[in-house]
Formats: sequence, structure tokens, C-alpha cells
Amino acid sequence: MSVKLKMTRKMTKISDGKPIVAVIGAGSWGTALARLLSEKGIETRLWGHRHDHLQRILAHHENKQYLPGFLLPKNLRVCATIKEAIATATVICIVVPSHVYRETFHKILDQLIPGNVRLPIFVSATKGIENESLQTMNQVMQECLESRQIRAYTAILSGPSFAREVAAKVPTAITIGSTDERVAKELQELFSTDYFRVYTSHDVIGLEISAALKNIIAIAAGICDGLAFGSNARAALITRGLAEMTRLGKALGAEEKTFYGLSGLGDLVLTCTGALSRNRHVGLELGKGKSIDQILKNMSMVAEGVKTTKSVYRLVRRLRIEMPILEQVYQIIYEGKDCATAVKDLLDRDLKQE
Ligand SMILES: NC(=O)C1=CN([C@@H]2O[C@H](COP(=O)(O)OP(=O)(O)OC[C@H]3O[C@@H](n4cnc5c(N)ncnc54)[C@H](O)[C@@H]3O)[C@@H](O)[C@H]2O)C=CC1
Ligand SMILES: O=C(CO)COP(=O)(O)O
Repeated sequence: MSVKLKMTRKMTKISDGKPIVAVIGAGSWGTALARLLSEKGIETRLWGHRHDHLQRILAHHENKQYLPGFLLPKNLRVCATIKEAIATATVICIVVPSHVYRETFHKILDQLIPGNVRLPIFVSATKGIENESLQTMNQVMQECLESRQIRAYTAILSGPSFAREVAAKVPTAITIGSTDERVAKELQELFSTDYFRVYTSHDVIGLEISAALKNIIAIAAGICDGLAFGSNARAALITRGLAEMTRLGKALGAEEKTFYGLSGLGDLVLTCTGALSRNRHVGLELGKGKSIDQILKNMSMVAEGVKTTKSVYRLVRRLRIEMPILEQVYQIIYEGKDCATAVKDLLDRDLKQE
């Protein structure tokens, strides 16, 4: 049951008191972020949707399914309910796959206490575009908040950051985006460590569109590698992929420079070349001739680019934007097109100016 709340946002300053963070989503990224925060000494709770999975995390002090090999600090509280996780939280970081984001966010809002003096800041670390609404996660949050007449700050975290590498504490740079500069700065402080460098940005839509679209180009790059095309093809895909990402981003109100930043070029290079990318893995297997159903059946982790391809295909039709790589990835995944034919069709297009 949803509670109708009429709350005006009090000017929360998370640095006023001790921050308390609820991480909603116990996959690889949620677990890595919760581990980073709790190791920093910040009171952190981690919620996941499967009880048996949480029980195993508690028993082993490790998320063996999604982040194996990294012990979790004793001060990280693993919570069985969203209610327990978000109680008194000053920041709620949502890290569930995009197709369950809206329902999860509603569950969080259901648990907010009416008249709460302090509303938490909601941070999305999810990369994707919803199939039904074609909205980004920040847009989903805004719509859900508005439907309940709640005014709260939202932010998004995006950039080249494989969970395993963050857990291994190798140098990583990432961006926190919020239209409110003060919120961005407070979250920058909250997440930064000596190996995790956080930049700020006000271009929330640019960060979200680049983060979602790089997953599609990573699938394309994987296909190229699966077809054993080599370095020339990969470099061309990354460059022309960035051009497509920027074209759609600008049409949706994003700033061009965001696409040359960490969330754009940075994450694009990471996922198009990194062996840890699940989206690239999907492409690799497609390129080797496996069907999308076979590939997804063998994966327990999420490859957001698969669903986002469908959303972007519909967006592009609606906005009449040219995105040839996206079109081919869509046809391969959703229409069963052969990868080699898709590459041929890409190369056979009219010649044009760069
Ligand atoms: N893994 C990574 O390196 C990074 C992931 N991301 C993004 O973070 C988001 C989450 O991905 P990962 O943590 O990698 O996931 P994952 O693939 O490691 O695990 C999937 C997670 O989704 C949860 N889940 C599935 N159905 C659910 C439901 N109905 N309700 C609630 N939770 C549900 C699973 O329990 C599990 O925690 C994605 O949008 C991804 O693109 C962003 C940056 C880095
Ligand atoms: O977004 C990511 C790293 O920044 C993770 O990419 P994959 O989802 O392709 O593994």
C-alpha cells in the first residue's frame, strides 16, 4: 500500500550529522559500493531481494555469488527488509537492474515515514532506460516522487567502474551528478576515498544517457571481437558509437561535453575493451554464433544493454535520429539477424563526411 505524503524538503546537509547510507541492491555493484562506504567507517546497510542470498552473505561475510573473493567488513549491516535498511538513512543508493527499478523505488517510498523531518537523498547507480516509459532512472525517480507529492533531492552515480576493480581498490574515477550543486558536493565527499576519485556534474541527463548507451556499443564491440575482427574495427566502433551516443544525448537535452567525460568516453572505452564487461560478453557470444536466449540463460548477472537496446530503438524511431550501430544491434538481438550480415549492412551504407 502506498502512503500519500506531503513533505517539503528540509535542507538536509548530510555532513551535519553522521551520514547513514542504505544500499538497495546486493548485486556486484551494490555490494562493492556498500563495502567501500562501510570500510570508510560510514554506517551502511545493504538490502537484497532474496533472503537465501542475504543469509549466505551473512554466513560468509562475502557475496560469493556477485562479488566473490572480497570479505565484507563486520560493520556492514545486511538487512532483510527495505524498511530496516532505510530507517534513519540520510542517503539511499539504489543499485538494482533498471527493469525492477520503478517497483523497487515504490517499495522504498512506501516505507518512508510521513512527516519525517529529514528526507533522504536518493542516488541511482543503475545504468539503463526503462522499456515501457523510455525514461532514465532519474526520470523514473522524479515521476514516482511527484506522484506522491514528495520533494526530495536525487542524484546519479556513473562512470567507468567495474565492481571487482573497485573492490580490489585500484584507482577509479567516477562522476556524481545532481542538479543541486550542494548535493553533488556532499555526495562527492561521501563516496570519495584515496582510490575512488569522485567528480561532480550538473548534467544528469547527459550522465544517464551516456551510461545507458555505452552498454549497447559494448555489445557491438563484443560482436566485433567475437567475429575476430581485431583492433581497427573496435576503434571504429568506439568512435562512431560515441558519435551516436552524443547525437541522441543532445536531442534529449544533454551537454555534448559530458559524452567526452568519464560517464561517456570513459565508460565506453572500459566496457568495449574490458574483459569484465557483461555487455561485451553478450556481444562476444553473439559474434561466436550463440543465440541471445542461450546467452542470457547462462548469465546470472545483468547485461543492461540488452533491454536498453529495445528502449533506445523506440526512442530513435520517435525522435527520428540516425543511429546505425544501435539499429544493427537491435536487429541482431530482437530480429535474429546474422552478425556478419549486420556488419556488411553497416559498411554498405552511403559514404559520408565524418
Ligand atoms: N557491476 C558493475 O561493475 C557495475 C554495475 N552498474 C550497474 O548497476 C546496476 C546493478 O548491476 P549489478 O550490481 O552489476 O547487478 P548484478 O548483475 O551483479 O546482480 C543483479 C542484482 O539484481 C538483483 N535483482 C534481480 N531482480 C531483482 C528484483 N526483482 N528486485 C530487486 N533486486 C533484484 C539481484 O538480486 C542482484 O543483486 C546495473 O544497472 C548495472 O549496469 C554500474 C556500475 C558498475
Ligand atoms: O558499467 C559498468 C562499469 O562501469 C559495468 O559494465 P557491464 O555491465 O558491461 O559489466
